[in-house]
Amino acid sequence: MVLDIKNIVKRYKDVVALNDFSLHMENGLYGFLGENGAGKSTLIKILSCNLVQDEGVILADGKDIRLTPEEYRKRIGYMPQESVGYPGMRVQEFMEYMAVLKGLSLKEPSVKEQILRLLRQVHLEEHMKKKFSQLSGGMKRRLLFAQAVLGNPSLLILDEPTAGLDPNERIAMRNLIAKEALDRIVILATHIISDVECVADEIVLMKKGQLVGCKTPEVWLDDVKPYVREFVCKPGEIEKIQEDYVVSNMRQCQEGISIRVIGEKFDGNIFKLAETLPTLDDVYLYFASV
Ligand SMILES: Nc1ncnc2c1ncn2[C@@H]1O[C@H](COP(=O)(O)OP(=O)(O)OP(=O)(O)O)[C@@H](O)[C@H]1O
Repeated sequence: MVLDIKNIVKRYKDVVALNDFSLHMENGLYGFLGENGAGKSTLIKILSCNLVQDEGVILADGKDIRLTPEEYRKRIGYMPQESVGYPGMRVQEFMEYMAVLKGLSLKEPSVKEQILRLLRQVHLEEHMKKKFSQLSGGMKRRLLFAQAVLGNPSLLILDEPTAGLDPNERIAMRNLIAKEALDRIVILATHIISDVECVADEIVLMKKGQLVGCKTPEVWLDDVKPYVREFVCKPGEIEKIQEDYVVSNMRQCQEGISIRVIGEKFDGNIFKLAETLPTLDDVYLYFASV
């Protein structure tokens, strides 16, 4: 799929959640990052047909999604941020129900096979008879991921897929996402930078309803290289450093405190500022601070 988001504006009364947001996407995994209120959820709700924009247009393979909503809906898979499901519904029933909602026929052996294959893939095969309310948080997230992938959508929208998962579950989810990212657009919105760092082809940075940029992780890292320094200071110097710079990390070391800072100007050089390799955390903090 080729998705063109063009000049989207969305207001909630006097709050402008999306302000002339445009983005062109082709097959690949896009990690969406942005601080609270940046507009990620609003964009995802619009892309998943749960909200309508006030201005602008979204074209899926050149067609306005508002003019052909049924056709578009059949091509998307959506995993919501909240682990919502029918408490009394069993795992297999839930998948069958979602298949029907997606217009798939349960009479087709290939649909039943797909459900089984997906449940196997997310390690829920042995829990097919369990009710939604009996699943752990991680199981619920995996089931919601499986229903999103059902029907082989061209656009897969994942809103905070790893929210609330322990590190093992998070890594498992990340691997599932990476596996399903071929030959489609995957939108992955999250606050967990390491999740996108591992799997995203492109990172989309949003701020105050606008696009800061859409670039590969390598290009983002290169962009902020001039603004990141790491050096060792004394405990008494920390307060002054915090006044002048955004501190991205601090840790004790033998010589004192190793501190990582982000800033525009390093001309005083009183602390023997040293260049260092940036991380995506630095990218995020730099663009949040300017
Ligand atoms: N239903 C609503 N009514 C009024 N304002 C809203 C509503 N939903 C979102 N907003 C506002 O719109 C802006 C964008 O919110 P949105 O939830 O899209 O951001 P976000 O990037 O997803 O944030 P978070 O990371 O906290 O989920 C914020 O200022 C938010 O307060």
